[in-house]
Amino acid sequence: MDAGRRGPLRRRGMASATSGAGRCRLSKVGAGRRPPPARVRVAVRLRPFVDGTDGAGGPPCVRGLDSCSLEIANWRNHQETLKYQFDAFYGEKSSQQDIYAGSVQPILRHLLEGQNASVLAYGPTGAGKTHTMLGSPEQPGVIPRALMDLLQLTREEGGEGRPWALSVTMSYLEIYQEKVLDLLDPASGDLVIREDCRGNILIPGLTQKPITSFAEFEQHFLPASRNRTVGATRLNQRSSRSHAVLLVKVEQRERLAPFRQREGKLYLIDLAGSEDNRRTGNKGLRLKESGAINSSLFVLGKVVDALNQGLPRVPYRDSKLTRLLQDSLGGSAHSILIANIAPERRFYLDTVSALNFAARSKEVINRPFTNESLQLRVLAPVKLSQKELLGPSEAKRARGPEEEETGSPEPPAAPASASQELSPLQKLSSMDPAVLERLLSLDRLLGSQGSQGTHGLNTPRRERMVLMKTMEEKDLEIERLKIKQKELEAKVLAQEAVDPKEKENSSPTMLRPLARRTVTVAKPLKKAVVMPLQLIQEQAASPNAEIHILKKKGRKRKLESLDASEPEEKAEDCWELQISPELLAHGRQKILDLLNEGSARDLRSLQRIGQKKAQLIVGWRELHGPFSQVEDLERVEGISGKQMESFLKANILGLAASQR
Ligand SMILES: Nc1ncnc2c1ncn2[C@@H]1O[C@H](COP(=O)(O)OP(=O)(O)OP(=O)(O)O)[C@@H](O)[C@H]1O
Repeated sequence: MDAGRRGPLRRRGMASATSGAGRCRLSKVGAGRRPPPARVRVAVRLRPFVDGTDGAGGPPCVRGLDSCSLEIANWRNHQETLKYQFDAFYGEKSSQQDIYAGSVQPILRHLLEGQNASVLAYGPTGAGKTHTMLGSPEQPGVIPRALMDLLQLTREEGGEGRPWALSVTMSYLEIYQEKVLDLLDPASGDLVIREDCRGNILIPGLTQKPITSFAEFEQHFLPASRNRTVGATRLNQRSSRSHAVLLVKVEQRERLAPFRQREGKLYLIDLAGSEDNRRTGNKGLRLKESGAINSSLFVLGKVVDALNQGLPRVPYRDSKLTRLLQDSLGGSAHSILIANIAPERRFYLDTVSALNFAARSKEVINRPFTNESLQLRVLAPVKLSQKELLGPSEAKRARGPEEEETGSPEPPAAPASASQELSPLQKLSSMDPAVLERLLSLDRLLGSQGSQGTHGLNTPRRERMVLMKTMEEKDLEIERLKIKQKELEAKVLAQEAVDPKEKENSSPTMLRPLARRTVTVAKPLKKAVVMPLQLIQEQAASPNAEIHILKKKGRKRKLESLDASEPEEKAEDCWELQISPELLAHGRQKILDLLNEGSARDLRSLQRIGQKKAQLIVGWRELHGPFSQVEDLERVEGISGKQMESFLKANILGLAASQR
C-alpha cells in the first residue's frame, strides 16, 4: 500500500510584485522572469535508538527501503506495511553531513539569487529535531554547517572586484505560547508579525545583527540559544517548549549602475515537537505549553491541507507559526521539510502522523521569486513636466496637430525636467525598474540573436531617448500612477478615520473631495492622482489639505483597473508603513486597553464597532479572559480577519491623525 502519494502539482503563489508606499515603491525587477514553482522538498530522518536499550524493547517499527522510501507496520492490518516515498530518506546510520549535503546545502545558492529559502525540522517530541538542526560540538547540525558555508560563499561572491557587495545579518526568535520573543533581546516582549505590500513577512522591532564571520555568528547565537525555553518531559529531558526560528538575511548591492539590490532570506526552523499528553504526563505549565505547541502544529496541518486542496482561504493567520511561515509554505521560498521520526514502538502513532504530515507537505508548491529592486535613491522625487502630468494621450492633444505630425522624438529643450538633466548613465539608473528590465532583456535578446549596433543600451543617445520615451509613456506613467494612487488613498483613509461625521458637517470646501469621491469611473480616477510627488508631500504635511482622490467605494473595481493581479490585502497592508513605529505601538496598546477594560458602551467609541460587535467582544472577554493582542479580535465569533484588519487600520490611522 503506497501511502506516499505523488499528488498533482497545484499552483500556489502569494507573493506578487507590487508597488506601494515607502520602500514598497521599489518594484521587483525579477518579477517578469520568475523562476518556475518549486515543490516543498521533504526528507525523513530516522534517529537511532537513544534509550541505551538499542532495540531491546523490540525491533524498530520503521524500516528504510532505499534512499527515498521507507515502510512502517500498518496498525489496521498487521499483515501489511505502509510505504512512503519522499525526496530523501536518511536511516539511523546517516550522519549530520549526509543530511546537510543531501538536502540543505543545495538550496543555499538561491539566497545569492535574491530568493528565500527555509529549512523546517518537524516531528514528534524526542525524535531528533534539535539534534538535526543544532547538533552538538562533536556533531554539528544544519544551522552551524549552513552558516559556515553561507558566510564563506558571501565572502567569495562579495569580494573586491566582484559586481555585488554582500552583507549578512541574523535574527533569532522563538514562538512560545503564541508569543513571538526575540532571543537576541529577550527583554523586548511579544513582537508583532506583519506583512508588507510585497508579501514579505516582517517583524518590526526584531533585532538584526550583522555577521561577517562564523565566530561572530556564534558570539550572538550561543548565548541566545540558552534563552530558548526548554523543559523536561517524560519523553525528552531537554524538550523544546517553543518553535525556534533563525533568520539569516543576505543583502546584495550592485557596485555599478543600475545599482540593483537583492535580498534573500533563510529561515532555519526547529519546530517544537507534537506531544501526546497521555504519554508525556504533562501537567500545569507543561500542559499549557503543550496545548500551544499542538494547536499551532494543528494549524500548520490545516495550512498544508488548504494549500493542497487549493482552497481560497489558507488559515495562515490562525497561529503565529503559520503566519511567520507564510512565505515559506505556499509562498516564495525554496523549502525543505525534514521530518524526524523515532524507531521505538512507543512512538508508533506519532511516527505515522508525522509521516502523513510529511507526505501531505510534499504536494505544496511554492513560487520562489527574485527579490530584486533598485536603490531607493534612484527613485528620488522627480519633478514631472506639464506633459508628463497630462499623460501620453492628453500630451498628444495638448501638442496640437502640427507638432503631432512633425513630432520630434527628442525631449523638449525647455523647461528641463529633473530627469532630463541627468547624464545618460544617471538617466538609466533613475528609470523605472520595469522599463529598465525590459531594456535589459531587449538588449540580451538582440545580443543572443547576434544583432549588431542596435543593442538597447548601446544605441546612440538620441535613439535611446526615443526608445525610453516610448516605453516611459506606456510603463513609467502607469507605475507612477499606481504608487501615487496608493499614497493618496492611504492619506484619504487617514483623513476619513479622523471622524466621518465631521466630514459630513464640514464646510463646502471640505465637501468637494467627498462629492468627487462618489465618482467611481476608472479613468478620471487615474487622472486625479497624476501629481508631482512634491505636491503630494506638501499635502501630507498639511493634514487639512484637500486631497483629490476618489472614494474607496468600488475599491475592488478600482484596484482591478490598476493591476488585476495585485492582491487587495497587500495594498491594504502598506498603511502601517506611514506611521512611526512608536505611534503604531502606542495606538495598538490604547486599543488593546480599551478592548480589555472598556464597557460595551466604551467599545462603541472605537471605529467600526457597533452595538452588536461591542456585545460580542464583551461576551468573548468574559468567556476567554483578556485579549493578549488586538489581532485576537478575529477569534471573536462574528468578526472576520478582514474586519479585524480594517478595524485596526481605521482606529490606528484615526489616532495617528488626531495626534498630528
Ligand atoms: N541522529 C541522532 N543520533 C544520535 N542521537 C540523536 C539523534 N537524534 C536525536 N538524538 C538524541 O535524542 C535525544 C532527543 O533528541 P532531540 O532533543 O533533538 O529531539 P527533539 O525532536 O528536538 O525533541 P523536542 O521536540 O522535545 O525538543 C537527544 O538526546 C539527542 O541527542
